[in-house]
Amino acid sequence: MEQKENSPPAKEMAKSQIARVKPLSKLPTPRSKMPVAAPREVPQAAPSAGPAKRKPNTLVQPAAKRPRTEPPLPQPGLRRATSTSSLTSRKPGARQGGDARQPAGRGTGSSAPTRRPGAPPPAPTVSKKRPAWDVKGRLADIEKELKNQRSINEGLAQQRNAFREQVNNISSTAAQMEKETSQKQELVQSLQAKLREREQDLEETSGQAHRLETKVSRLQQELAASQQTVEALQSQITGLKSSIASLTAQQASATAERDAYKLECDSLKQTCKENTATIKEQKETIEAMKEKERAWETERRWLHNTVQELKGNIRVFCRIRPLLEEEKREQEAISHLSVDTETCLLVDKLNSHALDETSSIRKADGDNKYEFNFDKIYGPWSTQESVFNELSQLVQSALDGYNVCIFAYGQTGSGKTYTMEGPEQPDETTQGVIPRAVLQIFKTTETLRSKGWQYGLEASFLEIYNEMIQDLLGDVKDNIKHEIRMVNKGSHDVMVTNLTVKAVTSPKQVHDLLRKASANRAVASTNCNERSSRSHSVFMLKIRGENPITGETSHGVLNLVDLAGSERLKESGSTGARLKETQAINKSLSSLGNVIMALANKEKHEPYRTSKLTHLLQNSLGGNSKTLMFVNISPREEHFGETLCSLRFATKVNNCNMGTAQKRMK
Ligand SMILES: Nc1ncnc2c1ncn2[C@@H]1O[C@H](COP(=O)(O)OP(=O)(O)OP(=O)(O)O)[C@@H](O)[C@H]1O
Repeated sequence: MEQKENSPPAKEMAKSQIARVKPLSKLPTPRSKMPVAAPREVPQAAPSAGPAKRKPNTLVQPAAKRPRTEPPLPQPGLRRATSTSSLTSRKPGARQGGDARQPAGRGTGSSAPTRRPGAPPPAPTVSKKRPAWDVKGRLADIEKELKNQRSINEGLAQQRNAFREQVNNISSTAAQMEKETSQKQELVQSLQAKLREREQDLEETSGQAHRLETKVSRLQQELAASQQTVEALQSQITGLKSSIASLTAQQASATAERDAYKLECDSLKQTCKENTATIKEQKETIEAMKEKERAWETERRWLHNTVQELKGNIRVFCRIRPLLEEEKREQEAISHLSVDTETCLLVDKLNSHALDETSSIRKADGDNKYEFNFDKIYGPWSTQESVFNELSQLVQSALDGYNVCIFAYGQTGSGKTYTMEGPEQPDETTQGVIPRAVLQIFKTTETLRSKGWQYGLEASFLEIYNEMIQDLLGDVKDNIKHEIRMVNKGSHDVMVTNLTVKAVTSPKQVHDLLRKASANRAVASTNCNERSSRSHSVFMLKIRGENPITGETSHGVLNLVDLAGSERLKESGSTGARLKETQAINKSLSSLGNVIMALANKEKHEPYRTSKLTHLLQNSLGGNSKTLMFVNISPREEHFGETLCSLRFATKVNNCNMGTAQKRMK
């Protein structure tokens, strides 16, 4: 940088040197262009003597224009004289007399003034024209002239030498200056190179500076963003600090709470320890009680069965349905039937139109009233629940391992289906025996589970129509033939071939099966009510119980039967399908009566196989079973005859002693 700053003066100096040297370079070389002595003064006769006007010391004169150093030519007059004077000798330094043109004080020869080296020679004195004859004088003039010339020559030689020396000095100065100039130029070039380098450096630096500026700008943006982040983080930190403070407070409170809990926990542990001991004792007590309970359960079963036996293995409940709304228009009240006690029904003859006078029914209050006694009489006001409560003990018997058969007998429209299943759209209040029995069975199996009993239930539902079995849980369109077979030879257990048997684990499943059976019945007949009146439907529930603790097992069957209408059908008036139906119903119902009579009379052979119904119920009507018959009574006076018939049939059944039921236990 220092050099750079100093360079302009160096440049200037070099320039000035070059300027000074240049004119010298135009000078003629010392040898060929040697400065000549100032031209001598020529006589006036020589008008072309230009050099006489020139300054004697002018050195800087272009060589081409400089006069040659040869002596000036003599004037034409002189030339001739010279040529002649050359023949005459003249004494050197002899004074030319009579030369008027010679300056005053200026003498010839030694009288000539001394000149400093390089000074112009003294102007020649012009001698006075001599006459031609004065050869001697002319020679003296010539010699004088020659001497002058020689003196001039010497001065010129000195001048030339001085010039040469000066030229040499100048040349050496010029060479020196050229050398310096060259050095300076080199220096300049080097400085220029350096300058270019610096410029490049500057460019690079400015590029870097630009990049740095961009970077700085970006960094500033990042810094701004970072500052924002920092601010946000600081606000978060502030929030967190307050959270930490709150948490610390919570922790302190939690620690205090934990200490309190710890104390409580220790106390609880102690209590727990004591309780564990108590629980152990209680467990032992419970086990002992369970053991007792199991023994009581066995005892309960025995007692329950004893009670049932005392009540009779075949029981008859009579139920009188209420008058329907539409029936009330024709019959205001039920006046011909009256429930005397809960087991006694009185039928008033006066209001009857078809009283059989030959009936063996005992008349009450004289001749007009008949008295019927059954295990239970349910009047029109009785609810489904009250009816079921009485027979639920039989359902319990089925769980205890007995075969139970509950069937509804009565004329068409007397309320059999209502009693067994409920109305068409049943609810919890109106549902009939079958759904209630199922519910009880599931509830009881659940209770008995704690006593070690495990139960498996299998349901099937069939219909006997025209002495043909129809599977109500299968596909009625399949038209599969079903037969009743003995399970084992010699046993009373029967089974139906190709019958759908569904394992059920919940009341809902059973309800679904009942719905399916109802739908299948609808498909099987165009007139469902008529079909139900003329067919027997049998719901069978096989109940298998096992108690691994006591090793007891039980196999019970609950048969719930809705019989076909029992009205006396006149075969004589019937033809075709109707006749066939009538014959089938009569056959099965009379067969049922006959079997019951045979059992009551303890006959050796019971005519089970005379109908599909008795054959199917074989194992539920014998001594190994408990049977309950509902005799359903219509409240209509016009049905008095059929009512009396039903009551007579029920009385026969009720009077049967079917022996002692045997529990099927292993
Ligand atoms: N205890 C009762 N309370 C109210 N309504 C009843 C009662 N018993 C029967 N009914 C009604 O009486 C009508 C006939 O009853 P249900 O169909 O049960 O007679 P059924 O004997 O089964 O006839 P079918 O032999 O034709 O099947 C039905 O509308 C039924 O709802």
